[in-house]
Amino acid sequence: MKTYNLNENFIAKFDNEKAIAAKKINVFYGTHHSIFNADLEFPRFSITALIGSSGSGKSTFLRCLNRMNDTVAKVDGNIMYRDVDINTKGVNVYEVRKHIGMVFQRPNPFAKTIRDNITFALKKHGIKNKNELNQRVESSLKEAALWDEVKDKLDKSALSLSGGQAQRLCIARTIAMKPDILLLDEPASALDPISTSKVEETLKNLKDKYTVIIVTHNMQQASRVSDYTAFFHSGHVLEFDKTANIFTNPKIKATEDYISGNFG
Ligand SMILES: Nc1ncnc2c1ncn2[C@@H]1O[C@H](COP(=O)(O)OP(=O)(O)OP(=O)(O)O)[C@@H](O)[C@H]1O
Repeated sequence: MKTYNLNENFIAKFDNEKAIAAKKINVFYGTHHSIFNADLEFPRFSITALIGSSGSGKSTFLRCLNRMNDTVAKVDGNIMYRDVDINTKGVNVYEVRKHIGMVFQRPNPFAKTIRDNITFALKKHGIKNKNELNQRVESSLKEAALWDEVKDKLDKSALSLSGGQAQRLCIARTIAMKPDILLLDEPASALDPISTSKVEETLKNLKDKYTVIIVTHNMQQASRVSDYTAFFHSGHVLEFDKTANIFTNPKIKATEDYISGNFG
């Protein structure tokens, strides 16, 4: 394994409005220090890809952004969202997750109808009006590019969907809550190429309304869908820049080696 200077980094700053900013994030799983002083700001209405080799800390970092590590790790540092540090004790994590939703690697629809997958959380949050619920079902399925495929079977089980459709349903379920930010942890890695390209197209359409942050192992996917890319190595954010710069003119040797497959 090559060794790199972990103190060297290149973090570009952009003028765009920020959706969320992580400041000096350190994460500890017990005594294992897994993220070191991560500083990243995510421009609004854009897609940022988190890339890096296995174990570099991408998922751990992503999960900090909506407090998903609370029960498994100690997270130090600030996560600034709308001028509030959401990484503090007094903050209601369920509220945080309404604004900052997450989609996981494996599609995990509930064993309920397609409609109920979307309305379940809405009802829990007090939305009871039928018209409002129907409208949210339709608009979120349209935004997730699934409406045409399921509009005639909304009351069928979600378990009858293909993997790609199920993943788009999980995206619809998340955006039905009207979040600001969507976090996706390798959302297409369990899907075939056609389903993957549908999920990628869906993500590109979503950035008009949402800020999207996606963990991916797939370099082509990062270059196809993202506007910005952050490169993680051994728990350090070594480089953050526009995706075009990362892929054509990386500033750090480790990034260059990783992008070109000349790593490890
Ligand atoms: N629940 C956990 N308990 C203890 N250590 C963990 C836990 N989750 C992750 N780690 C450790 O934290 C480090 C970062 O892991 P993480 O899963 O965030 O990396 P990653 O870049 O997302 O990897 P991959 O691409 O394989 O998913 C690794 O050393 C991993 O072993």
